[in-house]
Amino acid sequence: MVEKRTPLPVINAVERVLECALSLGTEKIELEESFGRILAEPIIASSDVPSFDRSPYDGFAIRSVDSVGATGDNRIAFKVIDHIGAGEVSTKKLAAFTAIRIMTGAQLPEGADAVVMFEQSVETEESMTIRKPFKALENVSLQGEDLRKNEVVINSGSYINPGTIALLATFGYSQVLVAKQPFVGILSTGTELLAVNEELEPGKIRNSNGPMIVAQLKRMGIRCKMYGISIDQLDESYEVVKKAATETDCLITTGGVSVGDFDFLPAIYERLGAEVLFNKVAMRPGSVTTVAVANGRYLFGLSGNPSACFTGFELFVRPALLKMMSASKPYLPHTTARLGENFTKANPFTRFVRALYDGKIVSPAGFNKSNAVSSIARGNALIVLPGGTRGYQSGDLVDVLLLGMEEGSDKWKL
Ligand SMILES: Nc1nc2c(c(=O)[nH]1)N[C@H]1C(S)=C(S)[C@@H](COP(=O)(O)OP(=O)(O)OC[C@H]3O[C@@H](n4cnc5c(N)ncnc54)[C@H](O)[C@@H]3O)O[C@H]1N2
Ligand code: MOO
Ligand SMILES: [Mg+2]
Repeated sequence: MVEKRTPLPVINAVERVLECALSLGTEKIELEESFGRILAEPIIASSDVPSFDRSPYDGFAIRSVDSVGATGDNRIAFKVIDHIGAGEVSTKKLAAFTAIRIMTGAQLPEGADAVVMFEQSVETEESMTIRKPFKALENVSLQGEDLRKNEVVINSGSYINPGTIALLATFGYSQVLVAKQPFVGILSTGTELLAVNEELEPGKIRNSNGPMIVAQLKRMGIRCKMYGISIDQLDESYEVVKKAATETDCLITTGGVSVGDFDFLPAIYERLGAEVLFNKVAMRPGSVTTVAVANGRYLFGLSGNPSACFTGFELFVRPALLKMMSASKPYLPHTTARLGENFTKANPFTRFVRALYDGKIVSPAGFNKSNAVSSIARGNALIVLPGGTRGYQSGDLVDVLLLGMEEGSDKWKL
């Protein structure tokens, strides 16, 4: 008799997986290597930014009091007593009706509290004149206006984006404490599978899931080892899975998780003594997605069907790996959008439809069965359609999960 499996709602399944995330600890790396990693310490401002009052324009530093009463008919003249560029500090102090020629980024000279842009002045040989009064601090970039010393600027657990790199550099972090990354193994199971460079034979297909997952990991910046293809044979598959599971922090297998005569992953988990978190999720595709834990390590049994495999990775593997790195935003980023066409096929399970999102409208990306490869390539998002008895109409507001974005969300929010 075929085994009866109880489907778990997607949200519960995701949470169940994340609860089991083992932390991998931290490591110090060079700043240049840190893009895309997860910060394992807060960034604290070690100085004000900017750390001195400076000129935001090319022009003249003046004392604002000297500009009182300036008009087009009553231009006020300033004697130019020095000339500084960014990086230079004037040794002169401004006296009444003197100015210092100053370039963008240069520290404001002593006594100065306003900057006249070149465009606001008329120059003569030794002086310049202005036709309007300047307020105190007009055209001045103030010390600490961006960030204050000792402020927590970015929290631990944040994704290091190019802006984070700029901040780290600003505060002199030549090395950064980041979360260690999981080392992931990938094993494609299936007697029907051929390597990419092999010729098609009757009944066989090329292994597309393996390379796809390598790429899904790559876009998270995570390294992996390919364990190749394993035929559907219990003892043989068991040995490969066992070896791979001990060599990696997390093993992803594809195929062999359903109830077929040659679906051996359930038996392999049993032999390994792994705890199966679930083996059925109330979702389509990917309902047979199975997640187990052995010796604190994840065993992701993704479905062999390409769209189910892809979706299983994005919904379960991705957040789990991010959680292992204590990322504060492990979930896929999401939004809502109007459905671009009718989706009339009702399903009791939550549907994740590979889709194209253009910022406003989201439409299914073509052939959308669990075994589809084409719509994975054509899509950049997943439409989330809650299960039920009705279909969806063009114009309906739907939830959308965004794919391929660098930064995630702190909420599952569906
Ligand atoms: N009696 C039932 N049959 C099936 C059920 C069910 O509930 N009862 N579930 C169906 C669903 S839903 C799915 S999804 C599949 C899942 O099957 P498996 O995860 O066991 O995967 P396989 O049987 O090994 O393969 C399924 C399909 O995917 C192709 N495949 C496998 N690996 C790859 C790969 N690396 N690259 C490309 N394509 C791959 C494989 O050839 C099969 O066509 O089970 C349903 N059956
Ligand atoms: O698990 Mo299957 O992908 O629902 O089609
Ligand atoms: Mg199967």
